[in-house]
Parts: sequence; structure tokens; C-alpha cells
Amino acid sequence: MPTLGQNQYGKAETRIVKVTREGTTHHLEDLKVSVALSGDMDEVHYSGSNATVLTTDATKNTVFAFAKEYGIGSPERFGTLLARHFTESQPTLTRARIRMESYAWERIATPGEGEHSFLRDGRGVRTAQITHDREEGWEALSGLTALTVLNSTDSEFHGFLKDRYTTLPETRDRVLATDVTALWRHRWSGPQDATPDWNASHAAARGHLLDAFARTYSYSLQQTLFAMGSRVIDHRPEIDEIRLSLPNKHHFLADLTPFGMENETADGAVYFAADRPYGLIEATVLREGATARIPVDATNL
Ligand SMILES: O=c1[nH]c(=O)c2[nH]c(=O)[nH]c2[nH]1
Repeated sequence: MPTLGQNQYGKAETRIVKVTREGTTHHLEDLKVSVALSGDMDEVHYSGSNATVLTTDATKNTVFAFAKEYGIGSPERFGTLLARHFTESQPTLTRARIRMESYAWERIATPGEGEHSFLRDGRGVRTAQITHDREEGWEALSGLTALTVLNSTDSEFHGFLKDRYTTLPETRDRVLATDVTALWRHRWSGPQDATPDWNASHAAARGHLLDAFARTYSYSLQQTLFAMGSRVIDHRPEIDEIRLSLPNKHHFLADLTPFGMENETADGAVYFAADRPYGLIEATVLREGATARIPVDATNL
């Protein structure tokens, strides 16, 4: 007889927007929330008894009700409230994982007319994942995805292995571009700890990632990745581990020889921005002595 392995369930991708009014100035919070619950669910799968199941519909309702009653503030704070609620209110639920994306909006300036118009900020998506397991405790991961960056020089790539299938020319000057996905783990053992300033921590980590990308003279995307991760670990004592997933968004010099034109890396060079396939460079950067806990594929969701 087969036995049940790891299982979880919940409502995925609940989209929630909260508008907070401060006179004529409005504030927006825009989240996607996915709840995954685990616990005493054997009979649900084996015999169809739903006696231990809190409905996914109720988990979705809880997301909206908690946003109204307690506010959002940050994805990490909101995820902590939700995870604690599920694991503490239902004896059959022993683990809750709340995964969130948060979308930033900037204001469209309308001087003298009230502040209620917004433009969705396309510069990356903030992510967070809060997990509470009654035995294993708490885990807080923060991150970002779809943060597209490009260096138009200060990138070389040469000295690599050459086999009979290697055709890539060596380059001393290329475009280096990527869509950053990063996920980092906080040193935080749960809501009984002092509450970190999640928003300030996130903004600082994001700033360090961008700064390291821009300032690193790169001999490979791998080297740039390590510089980005190291910079976060070195500057943010609250972060012990960071995993980065960096697609190499290749920019190839367009072949203009059929038109009698030279197109070398120089002023005015024209590139073909390839879509796929793309190199995919991924690694974890750890504080000395820390244990890697972010799953290898956690950044590929
Ligand atoms: O930065 C790079 N790393 C690689 O491993 C690689 N491989 C490749 O074809 N181009 C690149 N670029």
C-alpha cells in the first residue's frame, strides 16, 4: 500500500490591494499572497475525511480580514501574522508557509489636487516567505525578482575551457545584463524576537545588490554574483545567507558585414538582445559559519 509523503495545501495567489487614506493623501499596498498549510492531513488523503481541513477558501478570507484588522506594513510582518494565526488557531495545522510578492507604486504628481494617482513601478518585485513550523520554529526569507540591470562596459569574458564545440569568441568588453532574483535569510527566530525593520532592511539589501552589480569590474557573471551576495552579507548583519539566480541576458554584436559595416564594441555599437536560450548562473553566499538553508530551487518559482 502506498504511503503519503510531504503534502501541503492552501490558497495560492490571492491578490490584495489596501488603500489607506490620510486626508487627501492615499497610500497603496499591493500584494500577492500564497498560503501553504501542512499538518494532520493523512486521513484527508487516505479516506476523504475533511475533519482536519481548514478550507482554502477560509485561508483566502483570512488574508483579506487580517489586512483590514491588523494592516499590512510589510510582507514579512503580514506573513508572520498569518502564519502564527494558522498554526496557533487550529490543532491540526502544524506548519504554515506564507509566500508573498509585493508590488510598488509610485505617485503621479498632481500638485494641489490630492494624492491618489499612482504608477506601477516596474523596477523589480519584492518577495518574502515566512514559515512557522511548530517543531522547527520560524524562518523569514526576503527577496526580490525581475530586477533588470545592465552594465554597458566593464565586463570581460575569456580564459574559459575550449573543447571541440566551443565557438564563443573571447571578449574584453561586453554588455552584462541580468534579471536579478535573490532570496535572503534573516537571523530571526520568530515574533518573540524584536521586530526587525523589514522595510529598511529590504531597501538596504536591494541597494547593496545594485551597488555591487554596478561597481564590480566583471570577468564573469559568476564573479559578479558573488560580489553582489558578499556585499549584502558584509553590510547587513541581520542576513546570514543569500541565494541569487542570474540569467545572463546575452547582448551579441549584430552582424552588419552583409551591409559593408563594421560593428565592433565601440561608440555606437549595435547589439542583438537575445531572449533565449540564456545562461543561468546561480549560487548561495553564506556568512562564515552559517548553514545553507535556502533550497537550491527556491529562486525558480
Ligand atoms: O559570465 C559568463 N559566465 C559563463 O559561464 C558564460 N558562458 C558563456 O557562454 N558566457 C558566459 N558568461
